[in-house]
Amino acid sequence: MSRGYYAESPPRPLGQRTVAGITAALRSWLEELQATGGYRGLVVLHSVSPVYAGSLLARILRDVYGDVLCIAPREAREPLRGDCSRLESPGAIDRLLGTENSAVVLVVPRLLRPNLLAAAAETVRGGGVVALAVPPLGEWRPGGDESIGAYRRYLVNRLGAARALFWADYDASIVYRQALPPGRAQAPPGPESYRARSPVHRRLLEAAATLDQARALDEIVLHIRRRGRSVLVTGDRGRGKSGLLGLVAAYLAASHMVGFVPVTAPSPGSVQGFFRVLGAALARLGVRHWTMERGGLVLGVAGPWFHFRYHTPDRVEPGAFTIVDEAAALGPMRLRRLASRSPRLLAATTIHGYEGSGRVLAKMVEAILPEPRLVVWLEHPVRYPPGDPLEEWLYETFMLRAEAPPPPRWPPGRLEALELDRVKLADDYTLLSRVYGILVQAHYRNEPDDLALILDAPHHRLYALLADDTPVAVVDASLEDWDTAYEARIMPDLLAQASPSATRARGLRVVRIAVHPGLQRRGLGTRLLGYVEEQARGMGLDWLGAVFGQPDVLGFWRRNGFYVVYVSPLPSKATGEHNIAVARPLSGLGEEVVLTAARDTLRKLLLAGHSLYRGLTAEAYAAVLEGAPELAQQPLAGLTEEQRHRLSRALEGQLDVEAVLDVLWLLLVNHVLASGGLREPFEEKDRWIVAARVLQGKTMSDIAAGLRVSLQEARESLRRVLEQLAAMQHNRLA
Ligand SMILES: CC(=O)SCCNC(=O)CCNC(=O)[C@H](O)C(C)(C)COP(=O)(O)OP(=O)(O)OC[C@H]1O[C@@H](n2cnc3c(N)ncnc32)[C@H](O)[C@@H]1OP(=O)(O)O
Ligand SMILES: Nc1ncnc2c1ncn2[C@@H]1O[C@H](COP(=O)(O)OP(=O)(O)OP(=O)(O)O)[C@@H](O)[C@H]1O
Repeated sequence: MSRGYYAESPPRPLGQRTVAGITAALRSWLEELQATGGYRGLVVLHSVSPVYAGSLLARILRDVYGDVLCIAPREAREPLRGDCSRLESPGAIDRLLGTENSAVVLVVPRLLRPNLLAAAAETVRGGGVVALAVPPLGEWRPGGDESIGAYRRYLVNRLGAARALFWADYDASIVYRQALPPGRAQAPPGPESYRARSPVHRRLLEAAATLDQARALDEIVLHIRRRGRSVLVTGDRGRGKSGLLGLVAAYLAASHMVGFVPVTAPSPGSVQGFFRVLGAALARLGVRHWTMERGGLVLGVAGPWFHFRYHTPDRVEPGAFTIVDEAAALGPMRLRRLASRSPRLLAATTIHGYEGSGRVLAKMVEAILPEPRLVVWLEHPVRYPPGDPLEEWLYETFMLRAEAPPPPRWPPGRLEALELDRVKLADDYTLLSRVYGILVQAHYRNEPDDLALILDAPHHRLYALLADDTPVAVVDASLEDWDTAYEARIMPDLLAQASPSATRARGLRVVRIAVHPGLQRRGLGTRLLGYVEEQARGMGLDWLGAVFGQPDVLGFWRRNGFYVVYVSPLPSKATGEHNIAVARPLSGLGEEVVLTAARDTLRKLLLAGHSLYRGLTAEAYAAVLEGAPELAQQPLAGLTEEQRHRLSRALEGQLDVEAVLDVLWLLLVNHVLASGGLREPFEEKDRWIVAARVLQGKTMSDIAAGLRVSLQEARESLRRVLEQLAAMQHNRLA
């Protein structure tokens, strides 16, 4: 929802005070904030010395709250040491996410990463504040020295919309803005009055933090007792989802329903809340238990007959019950594997949150969990009241609830592609939220940093297709060449693996492309991509490229003339998917670079299918092998006399196909090399099966289970392909 934001620079000061007046004003604002009964707020203090401002803020906040966590870069930490109850570096935020603080001071002399701000706020309990110590407004560059200034402009606009804010310049003694929400915060209803339908222990029910959590616990216990296979707990961050899993785990342990229970999540930090609540609930129920810790983190809770133990997602082996926190962050591949092998699964996932989430992802998680499945939604935040102004500001500012807007009237009167002016976009919240709402679907994981990057990164460009002025398709793209900073340079390095000329080539990488979900498959993506290509040609670039994880969109890129130029042998830690890079040449040099890389990739995919690319699903592997006639190249040596003999016996039915897999391998590899890819005339399913068995070396039983076909069907596929390849070879020789 957009509120009364206003165009930037400079905000009208509320008034000039003395330096002492600023601190007094801040103290009385903090008092008023506390009097709201639990709302949290934001403090922004500008100063030529952010370190000095940070230490001042730390002293005031420590005075008011008793504790304050300071987060500051290395060079700023020493002067702050005496003023903070805890001092950490910005890199430690992941570790801090499980902690609770009354106040957090962020000293940010340069880049203000939205992820850091959002995560810091996540650790603040009701009534507390996040305070930023930053340079004077005129010099403030939260997007970094290279930024185009759009993110700064946007932030300043958004500060104008914050409902609980103290914003001042300490040196100039100016208060820019001071705001507090009217009325008192209402605590969410507690579990006391809830009447359970399941046989859940009363004491356990009363360990719930909110009525919501108690109700969900009751529903889950009922579901489990009725032999439900999976449970998904969803909601925004800080709703007590992990805590609820802890309560359910305590129920399972206390009822002697479990022995060894594997617990997984992207990092051990994410399950601290789970273990904390589990331990507290077991204590409440009088169940003897102990905890296993390493490096200050709890990694397990065990008792005489049960053991809940954390494992990293790549190591976890399913148990009779498996617990998965932050399930979406495991990625679809890993989650699917886990779900198919776990008799019963308890999972939680954030719908909108700070470290990569979104509705697309939550839907994906839901679809993967086996039936009978129960989905419960937790509405109320645990640590602060509903309607908290700091949470609202963060969610609105970093568009954490971004969703595609309602689609415009169709067909539209006018359809126009253009490059968006990002500085202007910073002043137009409605347009920006529509653009972003479309764009977030191109990616499973969206985080606050993404918005800043799209708005502000100097090498990014933003394109949109407008239907009667409403965005219906969006592209975020990044200019890349050999001079691009290493961290931001992706395609040039991938292309240069095979093609030395890639160091001379310049291109545009489509970081994300998305079409309004209600308007896909009508040519809009193709049309906008065409416009982006025109722009890239206009800039004299050599290639247009993209890198992505979902192999199912490969069809779109192929239809638009893109070649696969790289496939990552390692799955992404975050999603378990293998990144695929595609490119389309735009110049003579581009043609040389892209086709060289594409031919080499095809050969590598074929010859290292059983080693580097064995981890790809059969479907994904066959999809990247599809190639194009232009990629045809020199085949390997032909069959020996003996191989030919075996082949003819196999074709006569006297030998099993497994006895001629080496022959099938050679025929297949030579066919793919000579024709530039694995396509027709083979049926799609035959391609998956033959690629997985012959090139990736997977077992027939793994293939049958993965593709949901019978062993018989898989064997018939192999035989069919063998016959087709032998016939093709025969025709060539004849
Ligand atoms: C770098 C990245 O961002 S990769 C991620 C891409 N984005 C997403 O996955 C977000 C969700 N999807 C979308 O936004 C859109 O569907 C896009 C961008 C993938 C494609 O745009 P659309 O307008 O839907 O596609 P368009 O109509 O132009 O498709 C042209 C052809 O490409 C192929 N194609 C399009 N989408 C797909 C797909 N998801 N899978 C396979 N083939 C596809 C089809 O052959 C299609 O022709 P057809 O509809 O006649 O069969
Ligand atoms: N029943 C409970 N009793 C005590 N504390 C709880 C309970 N449930 C949750 N909490 C605490 O409230 C805070 C937020 O809860 P939790 O971490 O479960 O939320 P979440 O919805 O899983 O959010 P996130 O997505 O941030 O993990 C945590 O500090 C957690 O320990």
